[in-house]
Amino acid sequence: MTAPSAPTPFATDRAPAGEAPTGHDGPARPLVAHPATTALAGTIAVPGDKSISHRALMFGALAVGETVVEGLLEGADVLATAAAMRALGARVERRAGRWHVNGVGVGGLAEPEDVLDMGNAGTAARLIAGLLATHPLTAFVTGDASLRKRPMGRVREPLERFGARFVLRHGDRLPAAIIGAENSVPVSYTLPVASAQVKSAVLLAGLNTPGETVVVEPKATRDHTETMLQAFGAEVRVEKAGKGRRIALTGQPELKPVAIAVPGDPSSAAFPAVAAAICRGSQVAIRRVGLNSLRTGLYDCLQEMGAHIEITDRRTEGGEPVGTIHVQGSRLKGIQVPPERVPAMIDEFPILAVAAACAEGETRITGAMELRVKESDRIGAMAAGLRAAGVAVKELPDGMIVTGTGRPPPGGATIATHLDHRIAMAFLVLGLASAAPVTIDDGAMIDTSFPGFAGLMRGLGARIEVA
Ligand SMILES: O=C(O)C1=C[C@@H](OP(=O)(O)O)[C@@H](O)[C@H](O)C1
Ligand SMILES: C=C(OP(=O)(O)O)C(=O)O
Repeated sequence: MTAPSAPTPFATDRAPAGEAPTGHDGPARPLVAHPATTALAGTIAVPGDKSISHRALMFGALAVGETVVEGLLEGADVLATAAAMRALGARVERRAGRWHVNGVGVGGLAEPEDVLDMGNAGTAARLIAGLLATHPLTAFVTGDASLRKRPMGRVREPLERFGARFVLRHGDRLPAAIIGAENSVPVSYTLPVASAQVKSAVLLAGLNTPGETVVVEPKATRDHTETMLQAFGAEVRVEKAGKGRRIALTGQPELKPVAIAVPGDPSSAAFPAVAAAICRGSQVAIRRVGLNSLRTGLYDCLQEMGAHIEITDRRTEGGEPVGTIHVQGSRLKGIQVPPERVPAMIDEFPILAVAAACAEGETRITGAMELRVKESDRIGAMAAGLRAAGVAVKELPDGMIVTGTGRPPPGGATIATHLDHRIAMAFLVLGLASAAPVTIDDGAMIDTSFPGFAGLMRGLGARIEVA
């Protein structure tokens, strides 16, 4: 079922190529995408933003009173956060399509009786580690086969400075035991990697710490933690610092509940957007997509590649810019992705590589080393999959060079997705624009971030079926 992938000289400690997925219950769910014989057309909405959904549940769980969330992403990653917040003492309920969170107040989280299983969700695991680090409790955290391979030392290191203790497996991997500090001390921390998860873990630990917690980020990353905490009533000051930012949080605020309308996820919208751009004659509109400039690097790249993209109905909802993205089938050309844009499109590289495979000329991605420690080694997984589908690709330590011919890639391969939802969706989109169908070994992980993906794409005219 799983296509053998070429060995990579930059291989990390991922499962060996060809190993069956083991990160979800039940058998693998192979899917196949057939070359589009008609243009994709229609107006759609994608599910709610994953980053904002995790935070809405976590901050609601720390507020005093009831937070109501509309448009929450009901994907497996966010449902794992909901379950964890319940296990920590908050009341989290879905009623009439809305999520109601009754919080316990900052400092009020209870010791969970059982292991917190964060499934496939790196964001949930790292942000919750921040919360646990400054509550006087002991908690055990684990995840699926993918999450158990991802580095947790990046949060252990700053969180121990607050006074927390961590026991992790070799290489700072989950499962972890986290013993929260009884009397935490504030921390000033400069991020060694551009990571909104690490920034957020430190700020969340700072919430239940007296005094001022400071995070300096050398490159600006998504700022949902800062803007949402401000909306919940915390004192968070953000200043420019060189090319990045300095964020200072005053600890032990009383968080007040808010009503949250979660915008559509620009990282999910990226898949139908690229599908429209690479399938000739297509006209697709995606409504109410979040357009925070720290998230929209992919759309800048697509425009530079020559994609016809227009944004209408721009407005601000709940502190976040949103709008309708219109994409037309376009002739694309290769580009050089500016490395400084990487944080603003960190999850979009798999689908950018697919756009590059359909473009004419060379697309060069550098400065994206972080892709090697996502749900899979996304550089290795994309390079192997594109090669299997007949696309010329050169793997770099921190990126790749994809060379397209401007004609449909050959396709006709079965792709190993390595428990990675974005690899799975990216290759299904490639199949729509290839000469022969593209099969993925397992589509089950798509539900982590984009439940209903295949159905939504079928509604636009795509042929994506059970293989
Ligand atoms: O903070 C967040 O919500 C996220 C931050 C990013 O991770 P890093 O912080 O590891 O870059 C991103 O890849 C992830 O999907 C969501
Ligand atoms: C990297 C991602 O998520 P996480 O780190 O939360 O698993 C992603 O959704 O692409």
